[in-house]
Amino acid sequence: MRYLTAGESHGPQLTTIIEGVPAGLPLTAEDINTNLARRQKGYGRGRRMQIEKDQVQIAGGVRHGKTLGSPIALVVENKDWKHWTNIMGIEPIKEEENEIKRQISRPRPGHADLVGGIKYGHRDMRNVLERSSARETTVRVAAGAVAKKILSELGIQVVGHVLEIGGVRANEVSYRSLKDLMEKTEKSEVRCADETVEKKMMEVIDNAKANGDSIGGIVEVVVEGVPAGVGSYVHYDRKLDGKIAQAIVSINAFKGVEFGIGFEAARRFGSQVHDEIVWEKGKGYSRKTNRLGGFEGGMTTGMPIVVRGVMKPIPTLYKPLQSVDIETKEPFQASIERSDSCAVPAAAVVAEAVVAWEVANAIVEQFGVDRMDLIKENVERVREYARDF
Ligand SMILES: Cc1cc2nc3c(=O)[nH]c(=O)nc-3n(C[C@H](O)[C@H](O)[C@H](O)COP(=O)(O)O)c2cc1C
Ligand SMILES: C=C(O[C@@H]1CC(C(=O)O)=C[C@@H](OP(=O)(O)O)[C@H]1O)C(=O)O
Repeated sequence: MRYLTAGESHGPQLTTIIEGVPAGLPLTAEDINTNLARRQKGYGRGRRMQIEKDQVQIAGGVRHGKTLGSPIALVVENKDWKHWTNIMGIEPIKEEENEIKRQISRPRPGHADLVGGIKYGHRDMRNVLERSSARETTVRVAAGAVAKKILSELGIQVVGHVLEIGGVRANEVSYRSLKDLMEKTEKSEVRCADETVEKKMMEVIDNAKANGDSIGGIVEVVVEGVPAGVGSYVHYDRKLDGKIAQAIVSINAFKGVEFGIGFEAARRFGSQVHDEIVWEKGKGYSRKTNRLGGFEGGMTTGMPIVVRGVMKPIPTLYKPLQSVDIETKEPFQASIERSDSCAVPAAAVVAEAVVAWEVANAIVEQFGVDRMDLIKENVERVREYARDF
């Protein structure tokens, strides 16, 4: 499967076309909208989220609630567009009107403005920020919602949640099951399962905001029910952990990724890292621990996939950092209209979506048929085989 996205942050709409989704998958706008709404929530967001109410229009590939096997086209309208029709017009403009189009010549440190401007020759850096904006993650979540539907048909669940904000860390065993994790994070304003740290996380965000600053954190995605052997060790670009790592770091503002105990593995002996193998009649193989986060040799082990990503603080700050006006070459102190102070809770939903996409894609590729019912049969057969291997 593959998908492309198009659309600017303050343009008329965001679009994705998803190709290769098997036929016969139950899919409704509601399945996608619930995920879009989850992405919009979360403490620390700016005023833009009060303007938008993301709703998908399915514009192709689905009939009577089931996928057809043809490309799926999804569209999400930008409600803010009506305030930007002048600045974001599609038609060419007359030279004398140029001034009212509010050129951006002051790049923000940490955002894509300056480098994107140099790369594409955009002296009006609005041409960069419109597309580098994380508004685009809306349709990545829409594509991820389709992936999640495929996974749920196969008994595979995916949940993204917040582990840390600004140094305040959740207790990692604060949930009993994936269902419990999902319910707890849905109730939490910061999408964190540990109620004891929720208020502290909100305080950290409040403080950052009060100081005109921003704050980042760590999100975790857990996937349960994936059969052993998804992905492959035979070639670098078929390793599923590698694909997931790329997907996580592709999220705006994400700077690092780890699986299981991750970077902590550098400080432990092998006997305290590798997960011992056990076998039980009827259940098959499992591991006593899951420190490697569900991967060996680029393949799933059958244990839960546990992957984390670190999000840097939002670059647009009310407290200005030094930068240079590209027209005058003079230093300036930036002033801004609006921004998120913290988007880690929203990013947990984006991370969930991109991980779901990679896992679903690997499964569809591996159990490669065009029909959902046959994929289900194939996955079941492989699960059975693995149990008694
Ligand atoms: C959900 C979400 C919301 C974001 N909101 C903002 C924002 O309001 N202001 C901002 O400057 N950056 C925001 N960012 C981060 C920027 O999009 C990101 O830093 C920028 O695209 C540059 O990419 P890089 O940080 O990966 O280098 C957000 C990121 C995510 C995932
Ligand atoms: C619009 C979204 O996030 C935006 C991501 C973003 C950025 O620079 O990444 C900047 C802000 O845009 P604006 O300047 O219009 O407020 C965020 O609101 C969204 O998540 O849907």
